[in-house]
Amino acid sequence: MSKKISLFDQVGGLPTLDRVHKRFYDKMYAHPWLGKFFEGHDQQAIELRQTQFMGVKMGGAMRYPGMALELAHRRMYITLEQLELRQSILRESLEEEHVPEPLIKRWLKIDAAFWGHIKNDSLEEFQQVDLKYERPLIVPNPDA
Ligand code: HEM
Repeated sequence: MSKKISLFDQVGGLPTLDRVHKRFYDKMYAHPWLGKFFEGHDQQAIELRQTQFMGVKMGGAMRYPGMALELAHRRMYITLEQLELRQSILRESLEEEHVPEPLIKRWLKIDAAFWGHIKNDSLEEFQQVDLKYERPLIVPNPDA
C-alpha cells in the first residue's frame, strides 16, 4: 500500500518552512502597519514558533510547544483586513521561495483555517475581552 506524502514533505520539509518564514517575517517586521505589532518581539523566536505550528498542521513529525493562538493574540486588535494583508505577504514569500502554486493554495488554506482564533469583528467586541493585566494593542492604519 502506498503511503500518502504529507504537505510538509511535498514542500521540501523543514528547510523550506525555515526559508519561507524567515522571508515572511523580514517583510512583516519591515511593514509600516503590521510591523508595529512585532515591536519588542524577537523575530527568530516567532519564526521558529510559526515553523513548528505550520509543520504540525502540514503533517510533519514536529511538536508545537507554543501558546494556543487565541491566547497568543488576544491583546491584539486584529481585523480581517489585516489578516488578508498578512496573507498577501505570506503568498509573496511563498512565490519568492518557488513553492509550486497548488502547494501555495494548500498552505494558505491551512493558514486561513486559524483566522477565526485571532480575528476581531469589531472594536466594541475586542474591548469586552478581559485582558487581566495585559495592555491592549490597537494599531491604526498609517495610510488611512
Ligand atoms: C495580522 C495578523 C497577525 C499578527 C499581527 C500577528 C502577530 C503576532 C505577534 C506579535 C506574536 C507574538 C506574541 C507574543 O509573543 O506575545 C504572534 C505569535 C504567534 N502567531 Fe501571530 N499574528 C497574526 C496572525 C497569525 C496567524 C494567522 C497565525 C497562524 C496561522 C499566527 C501564528 C502565530 C504563532 C504560532 C505564534 C507564536 C505563539 C507563541 O509564541 O506561543 N499568527 N503573532
